[in-house]
Amino acid sequence: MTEPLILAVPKGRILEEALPLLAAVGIVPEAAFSDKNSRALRFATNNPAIDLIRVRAFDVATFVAHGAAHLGIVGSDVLAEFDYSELYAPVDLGIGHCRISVAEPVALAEQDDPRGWSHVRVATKYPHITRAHFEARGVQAECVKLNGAMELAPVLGLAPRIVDLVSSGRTLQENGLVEVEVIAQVTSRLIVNRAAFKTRASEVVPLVDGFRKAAA
Ligand SMILES: Nc1ncnc2c1ncn2[C@@H]1O[C@H](COP(=O)(O)OP(=O)(O)OP(=O)(O)O)[C@@H](O)[C@H]1O
Ligand SMILES: O=P(O)(O)OC[C@H]1O[C@H](OP(=O)(O)OP(=O)(O)O)[C@H](O)[C@@H]1O
Repeated sequence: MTEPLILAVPKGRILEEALPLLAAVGIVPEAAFSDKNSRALRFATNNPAIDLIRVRAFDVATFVAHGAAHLGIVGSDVLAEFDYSELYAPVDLGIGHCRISVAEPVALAEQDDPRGWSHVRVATKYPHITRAHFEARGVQAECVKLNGAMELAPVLGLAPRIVDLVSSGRTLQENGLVEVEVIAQVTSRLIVNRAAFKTRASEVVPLVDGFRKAAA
């Protein structure tokens, strides 16, 4: 029997929005998937031809790019940060809406002129996106890599500016920061390993079509 297709889903906030989409394409994970006490990471579904794995958002792209998972659901922020050529992202799922932005303390923003920047020091989980954004207009970005709580960096003197995801703007506001530039809008995408798209086309293509219809 052919091995099941493996679909990688992120653990965090995208998961809640992704579950109804999975149900709409006919994928319902086994009960252990929603059991907070379960330590399992791979799950069967109602479809014996599809298994789910639950991993960190950034790792979804890595599993799928290397062919360890065949498909995945991931934010376009993660795709832009890695720029994996082995990934095909055929469907915008219309979930996980946010944006990736440059922010700085209110007091700095009041007397700051972004046109005058030649070098910036930035705390971020996204060094590649950050450097590319600033390089495009001739500004050199020195990045301090963090994995969360970027908003603490300016007040504690780690870096005067941050590049992070913004949705409601509440996290920035509660930490005395303001958004000064939007780098890109973000939504979650269905991703497919390019080799799997060819070698398992008879299973993958109908699934991609199902997600396209469910997201429309
Ligand atoms: N505030 C937000 N609103 C909407 N979508 C968001 C928001 N923050 C993050 N996302 C989306 O969810 C994805 C995962 O977010 P995030 O990295 O914050 O989750 P996490 O659970 O903290 O991840 P991890 O613990 O693996 O680092 C992001 O890549 C992005 O696409
Ligand atoms: O504009 P807002 O609606 O406040 O959302 C923005 C926050 O959401 C994300 O963090 P998340 O809540 O996923 O926490 P973490 O990445 O720090 O775990 C992001 O890193 C911001 O901190």
